[in-house]
Amino acid sequence: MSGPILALRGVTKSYPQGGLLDRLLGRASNFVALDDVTLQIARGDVVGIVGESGSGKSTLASLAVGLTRPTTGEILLDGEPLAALMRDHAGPWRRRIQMVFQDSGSALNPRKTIARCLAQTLALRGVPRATREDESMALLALVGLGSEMAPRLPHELSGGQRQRVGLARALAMKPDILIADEPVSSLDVSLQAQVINLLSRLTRELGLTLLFISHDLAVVRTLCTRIIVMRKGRIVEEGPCLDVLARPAHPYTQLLISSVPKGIAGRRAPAAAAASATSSVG
Ligand SMILES: Nc1ncnc2c1ncn2[C@@H]1O[C@H](COP(=O)(O)OP(=O)(O)OP(=O)(O)O)[C@@H](O)[C@H]1O
Repeated sequence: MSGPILALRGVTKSYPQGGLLDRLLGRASNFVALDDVTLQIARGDVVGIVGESGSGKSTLASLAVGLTRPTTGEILLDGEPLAALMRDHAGPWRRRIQMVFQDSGSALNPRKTIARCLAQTLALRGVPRATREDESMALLALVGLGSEMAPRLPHELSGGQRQRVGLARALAMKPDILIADEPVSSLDVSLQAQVINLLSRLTRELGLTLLFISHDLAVVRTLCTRIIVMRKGRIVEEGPCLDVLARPAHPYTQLLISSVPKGIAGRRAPAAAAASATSSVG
């Protein structure tokens, strides 16, 4: 298919503010978290979404993944309205867009082994029981973890290993689009490096479309081909990542870049630099 894999058309998300009393007294108002956003993501794009805290990055992600619905506007997955696709709760759209969070590892069931957790996800995708174990091992290998992790419980893994299991679980659904919301911000620099390198490798090898939400412009510069800059629920600038970071047109992008210590032009993410020295993956 040649059109955008994901498109937002005039998407606004507002949340009611104030309590019942405010509403009864007609004083309630709406807070606009995402304001008339139009956006197209091409298949295979690796898009960094940046912006200050509260600018609407996670709201955009949760709309795209179907966790929340837009107040107005339309989201299209391969040209089909997500709202229509979502009527089929178990439909393939669920599989096609997966999300990893800041601490996806903490979402793992503490009482289930890694093998069991992956097997359950594979079952959701309809993988026959007989091949689930092999596929679980292949997924662990894909994210740079050995089969010795399989019988362990989540608390028996490091934070970085858990985050990679979270990623393996998302990949178990064979998604077309992966949305990563601050996936490395809870990890130390060398673990960040491993997960960033892993994401970089996976997008290349699996042809994944990646939306990568981050506060770290250096990491975005290292990983992403496109960048979207958000402020107060709006996209203020977008374009090829290196171009935008080298020649930001919008004053807000200029401000974001100038607020990074020593500037980021020409600098690789510390994570990527550390990875060259330490990485076992990527
Ligand atoms: N369920 C909700 N109800 C009310 N307001 C919300 C809700 N979810 C988000 N918001 C508000 O919408 C705005 C955008 O939030 P969002 O989480 O998308 O920002 P963000 O750019 O991801 O921020 P951060 O970088 O801090 O994660 C914020 O002001 C937030 O308080």
